[in-house]
Order: sequence, then C-alpha cells, then structure tokens
Amino acid sequence: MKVVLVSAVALIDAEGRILLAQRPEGKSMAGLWEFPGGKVEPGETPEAALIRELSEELGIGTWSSCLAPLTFASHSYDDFHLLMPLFACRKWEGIPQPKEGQTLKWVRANALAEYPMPPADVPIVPILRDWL
Ligand SMILES: Nc1nc2c([nH]c(=O)n2[C@@H]2O[C@H](COP(=O)(O)OP(=O)(O)OP(=O)(O)O)[C@@H](O)[C@H]2O)c(=O)[nH]1
Repeated sequence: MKVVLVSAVALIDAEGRILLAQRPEGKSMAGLWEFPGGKVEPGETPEAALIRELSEELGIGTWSSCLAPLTFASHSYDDFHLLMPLFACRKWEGIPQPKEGQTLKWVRANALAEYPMPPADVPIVPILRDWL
C-alpha cells in the first residue's frame, strides 16, 4: 500500500473557531469538509508543505514557529494509505480566501460534527474538541 503524506492544519481564530474547506465538485470526496492542506512533495518538510498550500489555497502566510503539532490521522483508503499530521495555528497574515473554488467556513468546535468530513478526519474531531 502506498503511504501518502498530507499535511493539514486547524486554523483557529480569536473566537476559537476552526476553518473548514469544502471540497469542490469534480474532485474525489466532493462536498466533504476538510482541514486546509495538501500533499507533501518529495524533499519538503510537512511544515513547508503547509506554508506553501496555505498560500496557494487560501492566500495567507504563516511561519513554521506558528505551527504546533496537534495529532495525526492514519487511514487506509481503497487506493492509498493516508498519513496526515494535523497542526494547530493561531497566527497568520492575510484573510483566508477561497482561491481554488472551495467554500470556506469558520466552525465552532462543538459544531464540527455537523460537517461531513472524509473518513480519515472523523477520529480527529473529538481530539480537537477536547483540546480547544
Ligand atoms: N487537505 C486535506 N486533505 C485530506 C483531509 N482528509 C483527507 O482524507 N484528505 C485527503 O488527502 C489528500 C490531499 O490531497 P491534496 O489536497 O494535495 O490533493 P487533492 O485534493 O487534489 O486530492 P486528489 O489527489 O484526491 O484529487 C486527498 O486525497 C484528500 O482527500 C483533510 O482534512 N485535509
């Protein structure tokens, strides 16, 4: 089984809400809500991949020093095994914009369960809720 490393982040605003992005039509798992992030390229650190993805997907900037390791997902899909570190981040520059056709939503921790997420993300939700 191919292990795919994806770096993701819980961006947390001043009111303690978390940013979710809804996958657009035409992509795998369209309509599901996920944490911003994406695949780590060869030679890239998870932190660098996330900083790159946040710029590409949301048009915001952040720093490795502002990415705190929180938990991870390890989940077998049909065609690959996802290993996804999840960082927490409370500090960035700019305002998140949907630059890749996603829908963005700031969600309170206790409302996360109302947003259908990829199966890999489901065990993360209670961890995040307890931590916040
Ligand atoms: N960014 C992100 N990806 C996630 C989450 N949960 C989850 O299973 N994934 C999976 O991790 C992979 C992330 O890849 P990506 O963001 O770089 O690429 P992509 O959406 O174009 O994916 P694709 O290769 O399925 O079209 C996707 O297969 C996505 O479905 C999550 O919370 N955030």
